[in-house]
Amino acid sequence: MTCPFSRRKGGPYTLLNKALFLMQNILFDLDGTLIDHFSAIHRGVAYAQQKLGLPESDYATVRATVGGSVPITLGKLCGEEHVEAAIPYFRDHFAEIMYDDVEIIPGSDWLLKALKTNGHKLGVFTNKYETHAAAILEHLGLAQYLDVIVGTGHGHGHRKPDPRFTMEALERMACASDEAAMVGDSPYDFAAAQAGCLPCYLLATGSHTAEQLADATGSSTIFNDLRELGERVFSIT
Ligand SMILES: O=C(O)COP(=O)(O)O
Repeated sequence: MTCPFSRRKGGPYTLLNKALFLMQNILFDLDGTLIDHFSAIHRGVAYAQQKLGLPESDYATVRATVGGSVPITLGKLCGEEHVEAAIPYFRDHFAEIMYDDVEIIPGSDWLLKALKTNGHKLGVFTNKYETHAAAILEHLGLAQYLDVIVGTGHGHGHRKPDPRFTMEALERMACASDEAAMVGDSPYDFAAAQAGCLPCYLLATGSHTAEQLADATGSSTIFNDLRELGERVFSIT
């Protein structure tokens, strides 16, 4: 694979255990990685389905589907022919309820704070609408650790795993691919990292179990949670 965003001669770094100083910049996925927002997302999807007279998806189905952005999730759960009609119902209802059902995933605060203290530059790289992501991160007190929040909804339609979206995230972090790493919970995150030649650390705290992540991605860097990741990869105790 060639890496279009590398600053270094000799091609991309492909080793997942590359030295920490090469991972000065860390991009975190949001849903299922730093926050648990699945209940509100489920309510938003069910509201759109009700409004359109469609059968309602249950919580487990919605949870397992999240990760590709609202249009992708709605397409899978409502049917492609209903996506355009479902989006405004979801978006408007979600904006009303998004502070009701949201929790920090254990270890988020601890890891972001420690990495920031250790001098890392931190970003959120999410398929969530950027306005929603920024508002929620502020609400939860996590925005203070983040240098950049990159999300969807800018009109260009880019989303993980589109390589253009990974490039946008790296540009906004002002770093090259061989100076960064990605942390996420879904195959979308893994593919987005691959699209930018970033090492990717996966967590079994979101839409997929560790086994499902291994099956879907073949990754060998899958962790049970953020604490295990922080201790084993970043030597934070
Ligand atoms: O809104 C989504 O589909 C998921 O967003 P994420 O990229 O933070 O997992």
